[in-house]
Amino acid sequence: MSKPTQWIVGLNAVASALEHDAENVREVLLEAGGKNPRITEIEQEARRKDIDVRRVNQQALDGVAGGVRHQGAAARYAAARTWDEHELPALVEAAEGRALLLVLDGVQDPHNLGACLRSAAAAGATAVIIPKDKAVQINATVRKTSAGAADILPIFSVTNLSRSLRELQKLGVWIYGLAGEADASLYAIDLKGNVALVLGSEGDGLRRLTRDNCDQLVKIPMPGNFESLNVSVATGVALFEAVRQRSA
Ligand SMILES: C[S@@+](CC[C@H](N)C(=O)[O-])C[C@H]1O[C@@H](n2cnc3c(N)ncnc32)[C@H](O)[C@@H]1O
Repeated sequence: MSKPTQWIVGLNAVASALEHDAENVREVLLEAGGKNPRITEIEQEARRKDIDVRRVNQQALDGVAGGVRHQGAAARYAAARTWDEHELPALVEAAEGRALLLVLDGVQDPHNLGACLRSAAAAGATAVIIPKDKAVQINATVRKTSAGAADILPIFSVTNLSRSLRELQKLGVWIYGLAGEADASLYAIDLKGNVALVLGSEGDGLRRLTRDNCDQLVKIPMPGNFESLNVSVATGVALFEAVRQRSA
């Protein structure tokens, strides 16, 4: 049976799908007369990989993009693999004591989630965990904002986040909750081993149960004494502190 397909849109998302997962790209639509040189590059790459590519008018692209800004490029993509919670332990074990997990406790804004996924992919994160309820899921806007990261990262949408955190602890993962009011600084902790970085939602931050299941709460010091960072910015800072420590 052939896999279900969906449209992914945007220059980065289409280029990334062609680069990382061309065998799941079924066809590419590009804007006729589009002047952006990246459109020509995408066209050449698709042809090189023997993928059906067509030049179409803007209305045709608007039609498949469903309101998401497409920048003159769309690809029909066989939906990325979905991950089952039971596969998480094997991924942690395969990381041999250096798993780096990003846990997002109820992010609402698809642009924020996409930006977090982009940072997670760039940081070489092992996996991303999000709750199934009361949180944005992977949709077209998330895919586009993630610049293709949503299609290459293992993403687990779990029914009970607190239970997942406890299971990670049993696997030897140290759970750090990011909270602006914490006493400990992110820069004072050891992020070299199996680590999960847990970030809260835009409005409410970390839920109480999630906090309770963290081994430690840490803050990103803000000399500007401002209320908080955007969740995707905090995600980037935290992930790349782990990357820095691991490459030192
Ligand atoms: C926009 S903030 C949420 C602010 C929310 N009003 C609160 O009380 O937490 C979203 C998430 O980003 C992370 N975050 C933002 N600024 C941070 C900081 N200075 N230190 C640690 N985490 C931070 C936290 O995980 C937070 O839950």
